[in-house]
Amino acid sequence: MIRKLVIFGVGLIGGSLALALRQANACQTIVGCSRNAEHLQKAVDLGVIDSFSLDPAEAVRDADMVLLAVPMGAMRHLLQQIKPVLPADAILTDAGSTKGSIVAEVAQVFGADFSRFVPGHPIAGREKSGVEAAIPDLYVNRRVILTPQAHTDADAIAKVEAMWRVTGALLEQMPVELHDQVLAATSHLPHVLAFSLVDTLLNMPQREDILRYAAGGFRDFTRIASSDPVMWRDICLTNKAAILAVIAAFQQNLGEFAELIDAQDGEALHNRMEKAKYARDNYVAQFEKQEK
Ligand SMILES: NC(=O)C1=CN([C@@H]2O[C@H](COP(=O)(O)OP(=O)(O)OC[C@H]3O[C@@H](n4cnc5c(N)ncnc54)[C@H](O)[C@@H]3O)[C@@H](O)[C@H]2O)C=CC1
Ligand SMILES: O=C(O)C(=O)Cc1ccc(O)cc1
Repeated sequence: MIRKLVIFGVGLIGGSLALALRQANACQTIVGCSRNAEHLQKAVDLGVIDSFSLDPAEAVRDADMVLLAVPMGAMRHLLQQIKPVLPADAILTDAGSTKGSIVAEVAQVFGADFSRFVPGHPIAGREKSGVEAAIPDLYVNRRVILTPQAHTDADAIAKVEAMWRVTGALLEQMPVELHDQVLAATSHLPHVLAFSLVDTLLNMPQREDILRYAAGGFRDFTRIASSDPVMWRDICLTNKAAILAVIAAFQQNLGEFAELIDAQDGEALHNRMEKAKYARDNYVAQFEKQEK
């Protein structure tokens, strides 16, 4: 049982965790903290948090668990505000989409041997943001990856794992670098591509006709281009090397598709598409098995 959980950034991710914990009675008090009193009051009205404070020092007093669920670019400033007031026995964790930058920022602000920080990332979400989008079952059967370091306190890891387990999530651990490479490929690249595709079409002279006659495939492919631009800007900026590496691989592959089309090489095109379809069908079948 968590005594007092403080959530910095009560949006989709922080709000959904709060709802799941409240539903399971796994937390005595949940306090929200950010800069926007209106959003926080809404979170209270929706029954997501018990109370809120705009003052980080007041919020974290007596806390035993503190979760950072703000855009990646806002993490450092928050860490600096929390540092002087975090109770010595409290656990600090986060839900950010990239792990290398927050791990480096915690080391800079709290010291390289700070053992009470457990980096985390729920691989669950949607293109909608804000507390209104929060739902209690967002994490059911979804992976939560923790990327602890050698010096991370085992007891702190166990408590963060227990917190996420209450939500129905499946816990895994992974090295920071591997996390950022894997997520660059499976999550960050697709989002960049969706934003880039819509941006490309917007710059075409026939854009109105293009959008008017777009079919379901366009809608499926670009759903994630409706995601929050602040969040995705920050993910791109904080996972630069890994994202650039997968963009380069993708550019190479797209160039090969262009060459095959130019050369009218139907057989090679078909082979590549068949291989990709097989892999994608298998992925979806696995995913659907997990859902059951
Ligand atoms: N949306 C998604 O599908 C997923 C997001 N994440 C990560 O979780 C974190 C939160 O994302 P969401 O909940 O989707 O965002 P959100 O926009 O729904 O919520 C973010 C919250 O942070 C607050 N906030 C923004 N800037 C702030 C600042 N400078 N200081 C204090 N509070 C601030 C906002 O008021 C809002 O309550 C991000 O780091 C994101 O990368 C992780 C997994 C999935
Ligand atoms: O909207 C979707 O399908 C997503 O892919 C959500 C998502 C966004 C960011 C993450 O770090 C993890 C999951």
